[in-house]
Amino acid sequence: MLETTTDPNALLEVRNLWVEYNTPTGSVPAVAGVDLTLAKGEFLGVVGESGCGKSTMLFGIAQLLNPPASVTAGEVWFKGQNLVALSAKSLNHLRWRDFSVVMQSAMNALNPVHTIGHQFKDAIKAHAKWSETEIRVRSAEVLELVGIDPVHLKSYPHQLSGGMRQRAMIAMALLFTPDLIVMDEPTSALDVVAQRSLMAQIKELQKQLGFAVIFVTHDMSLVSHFSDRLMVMYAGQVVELGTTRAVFDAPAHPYSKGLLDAFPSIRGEKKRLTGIPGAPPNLGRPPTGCRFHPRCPVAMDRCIVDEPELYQVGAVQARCLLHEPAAQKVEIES
Ligand SMILES: Nc1ncnc2c1ncn2[C@@H]1O[C@H](COP(=O)(O)OP(=O)(O)OP(=O)(O)O)[C@@H](O)[C@H]1O
Repeated sequence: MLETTTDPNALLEVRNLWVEYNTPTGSVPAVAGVDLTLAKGEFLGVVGESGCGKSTMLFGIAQLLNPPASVTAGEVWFKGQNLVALSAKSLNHLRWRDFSVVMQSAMNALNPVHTIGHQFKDAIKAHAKWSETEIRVRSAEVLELVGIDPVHLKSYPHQLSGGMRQRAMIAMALLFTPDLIVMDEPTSALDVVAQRSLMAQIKELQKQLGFAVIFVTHDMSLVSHFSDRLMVMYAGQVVELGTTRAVFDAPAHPYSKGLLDAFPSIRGEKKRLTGIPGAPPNLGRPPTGCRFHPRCPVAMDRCIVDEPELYQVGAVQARCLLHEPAAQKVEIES
């Protein structure tokens, strides 16, 4: 029997996803067993330091990996189909129409020698048989949706500001009003003011059109106001997952706490920014036990040997032995 998704409200179900880079010195598992369920219309922020596997996970979900990276295990169920098992042709059919991807840099994603209108037209023609008028009308419509005057359909990417280029990329992702848009740091090349304004616009569009978003960033404060749920990644694994409010109010994983302490709060009381000493590990040879133990301020002896699972901690899930049910029971009893 064909296995399908288990949650009827889920738009996306990622099960035990592994993505590995095949290198001359061995395999580097950059995504190591990620599980995730995304509801229709939900906004999920994915945070973590550089090199934690956020982009690789996103590309693994969207099936956009290129060698030396490949999905080595797991399933990605999207609207009843396992994307990992689909042919390139079937995937092509889903891309843009059902889910689209907005990359980090529009300058790299957009073709510098074609106008914006030309690129919209190419994207539409690859997926639908629309008349020239339909293409023109829809292209103008999506550009207006992101606050750009449709006269810019005649502009080349270099004639737009950085913020406008990113908006144009988002407009392109909206051409077919997909159910899911995955975004890989779409605001990182912009200044702080442009970042906030683009972020607010993405949120507004999402409310208006109802698509779900997976939004990757290394900036905790950027997602704090916009995402419904937050996934914190460390060394290829999910270390905390919960509503953004719950994670911000009481981070259950020492790594999430460290990330939060590394960012200034605009409204909160003034405090010293402590950050996290050291750097994420080489994923080719991750630390034994808990992968965060060498940098963890509250590591215990057993963190060096015992691998934590994701434990339920109130409203969130955290991969930390402090929250292992058995350990808590011992603490309560002692
Ligand atoms: N071509 C490659 N060969 C081997 N390993 C790679 C390659 N590209 C990436 N990696 C490994 O994958 C890990 C995750 O990279 P990835 O870009 O997904 O992280 P990220 O969290 O998105 O970082 P950033 O915020 O900088 O984009 C890196 O730490 C690195 O070890």
